[in-house]
Amino acid sequence: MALARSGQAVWPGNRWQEARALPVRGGRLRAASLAARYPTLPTAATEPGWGQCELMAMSAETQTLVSSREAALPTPALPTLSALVVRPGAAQGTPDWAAAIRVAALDCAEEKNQEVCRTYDIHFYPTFRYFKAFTKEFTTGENYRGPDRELRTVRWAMIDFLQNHTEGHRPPACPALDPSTPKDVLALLGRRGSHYVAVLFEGNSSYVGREVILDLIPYENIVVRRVLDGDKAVLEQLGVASLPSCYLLHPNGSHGLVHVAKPLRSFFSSYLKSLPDVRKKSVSLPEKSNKEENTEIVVWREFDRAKLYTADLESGLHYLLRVELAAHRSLAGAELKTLRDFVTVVAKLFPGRPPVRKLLGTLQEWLATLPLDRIPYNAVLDLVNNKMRISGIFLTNHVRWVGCQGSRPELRGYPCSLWKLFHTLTVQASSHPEALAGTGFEGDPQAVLQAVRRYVRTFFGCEECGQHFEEMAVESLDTVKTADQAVLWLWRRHNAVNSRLAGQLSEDPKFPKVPWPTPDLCPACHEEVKGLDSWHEGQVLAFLKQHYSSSNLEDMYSADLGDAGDTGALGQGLVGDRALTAPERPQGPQQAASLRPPLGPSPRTRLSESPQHRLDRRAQSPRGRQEAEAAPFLGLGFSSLDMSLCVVLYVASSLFLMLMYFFFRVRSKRWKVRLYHPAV
Ligand SMILES: Cc1cc2nc3c(=O)[nH]c(=O)nc-3n(C[C@H](O)[C@H](O)[C@H](O)COP(=O)(O)OP(=O)(O)OC[C@H]3O[C@@H](n4cnc5c(N)ncnc54)[C@H](O)[C@@H]3O)c2cc1C
Repeated sequence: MALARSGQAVWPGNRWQEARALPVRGGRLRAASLAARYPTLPTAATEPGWGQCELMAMSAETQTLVSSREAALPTPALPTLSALVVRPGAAQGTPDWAAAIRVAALDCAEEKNQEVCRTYDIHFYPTFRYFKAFTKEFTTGENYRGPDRELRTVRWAMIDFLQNHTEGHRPPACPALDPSTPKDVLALLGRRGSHYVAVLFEGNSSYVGREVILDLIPYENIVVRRVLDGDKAVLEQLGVASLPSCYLLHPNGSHGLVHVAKPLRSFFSSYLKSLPDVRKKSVSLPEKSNKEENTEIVVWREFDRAKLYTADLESGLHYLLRVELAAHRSLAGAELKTLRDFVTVVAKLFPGRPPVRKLLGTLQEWLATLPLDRIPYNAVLDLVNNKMRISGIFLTNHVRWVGCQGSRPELRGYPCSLWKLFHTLTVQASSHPEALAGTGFEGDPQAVLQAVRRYVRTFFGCEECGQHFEEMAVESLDTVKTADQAVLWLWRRHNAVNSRLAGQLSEDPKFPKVPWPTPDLCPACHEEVKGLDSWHEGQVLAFLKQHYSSSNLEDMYSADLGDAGDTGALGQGLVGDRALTAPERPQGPQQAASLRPPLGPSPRTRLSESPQHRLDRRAQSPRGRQEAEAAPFLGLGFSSLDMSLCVVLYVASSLFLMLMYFFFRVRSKRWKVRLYHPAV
């Protein structure tokens, strides 16, 4: 079955295409929701255990980064997702392999898919998971761990997966992929039949035969077999001089070698598909309507490239805290320390609006004082969602890209905002070193970069990006000796990434990856030395310090702080804070220290024991969240869940009191009896 993402790149064609999210089958995902979304989906396909294997590609916004390499591959891509292609004019129709194995992509970057991604334990993107046909129990699938993520390698892994599928439970539509013997082929020579038989002769390690077999699944009047090159005498007898070669037995008994321009899968497949009487079967494969797809209306927001937009930074933080971290059910050990250090750096240096800084400060203080060595992610989410209703805390709960908006939904966005956040942090650390006082990072010029490095390596959904960044850090991070050098180090590395990615598909044509800042943004940064363009690093540093400073922050388009619906938790203090919205000042330690720890009772009690927490956990599910948040009681911010809990506690305590009352009454009566009748 299939999964794909809104505006997300998925396979078919030899470029990535956009597709929409489909829910996963089985387990927690209900057939009903599938059927509702895709009315053309046959019922069988919406039930768990249907007769096809599945490949699920979990992706995120960052997947487009990988897509560029995939797209550059000359080989035809997997044909299995064309039913989900939403780009106008893109190829549609029944995918050739879909009867045996279907491919789907799920965008874990989409908030609506988070629950699924968490259920399937997806941490990095892209993740490939295989699901066997007829699987009835819920399973998180088999992880694909190939040598690389090249499209061809993944396709071959799919073939291995199909071939190794337990006999008996193999997808019925999947033809035999094991090789036939030369004897079987010789026996067919000269025989009349009702259909063509194509025989692919190939080497042991070749996948061409199996690919052609799968390509021809939906075609009738032809059967494709493969034979390995073991028997030289047979090859000679049939005139097979090179491998791979295709030998064709016609229905009328004639036979001979097929001549194609290149011995490639696509050439063999298209030759066989175009034979007279070879037609596509009229199979009713689960097709999906594309009509509803890609209805996303992208509203372009005009912006000034010389400005830094609060909306980008806040959207990035929202995504980081509520989407990226959500891939980790719980945090412990090195992961927890990485998060703690990263949040400390962000909380102390983030120059944005006060309610956001207060939220970060609260989170930082809570993480710092937490006596636990493992915390459930939901506890972090509770805090970010301000479940405790602390006044004046706010973080937008949706993304709104401005300086990071892409010309297509799958471009730019989160990775762009992350870069901007990182640059902002290095600049703030350089301009306001006092902000890190008391954190243990004071005086360390590499503090921000090391925190960023560990965050990227541990949590950034794009694993490959994390590896690249780590390589750069290993190579030269130890040369950073001052906070200014840290600013320049990140700038240089970012430009190195830009030049590596220039021209790839992940590049937004509207925002080409060129050395930055461009001459129009900073003329003084550029100079010519002996006719060659070079950087004036002193000017670059000054430019970066201005560009990523709080005074260059532009609040236009940022989420309305006055809109309580945004968090459902904006307290009264916020109104006061709103009046102070001047964008600036990194938060000093004393300011953060004045904040109350958010969780009242000890964190341990709250995290693991309290019934409220258990209710809150339930409230994490979208439905639960709606239930829990949609019904504030008496305007006091109590949800209906809170109220039910109160009623239960009230009844329980009344019963307890009544019991105690009767107990003491009976006892006092006995005492009285003893007192009045001492001889008894
Ligand atoms: C840490 C990290 C590592 C990454 N590694 C990879 C990778 O290995 N492979 C991959 O495909 N993608 C990688 N990405 C994503 C990629 O770098 C881009 O973020 C993504 O392609 C979106 O590009 P963009 O056009 O929005 O510009 P981005 O490169 O995201 O830049 C965002 C903004 O930062 C500013 N900017 C640009 N260059 C500089 C600079 N040198 N110094 C300061 N500011 C600058 C500009 O205003 C620009 O619009 C990585 C992202 C991050 C955060």
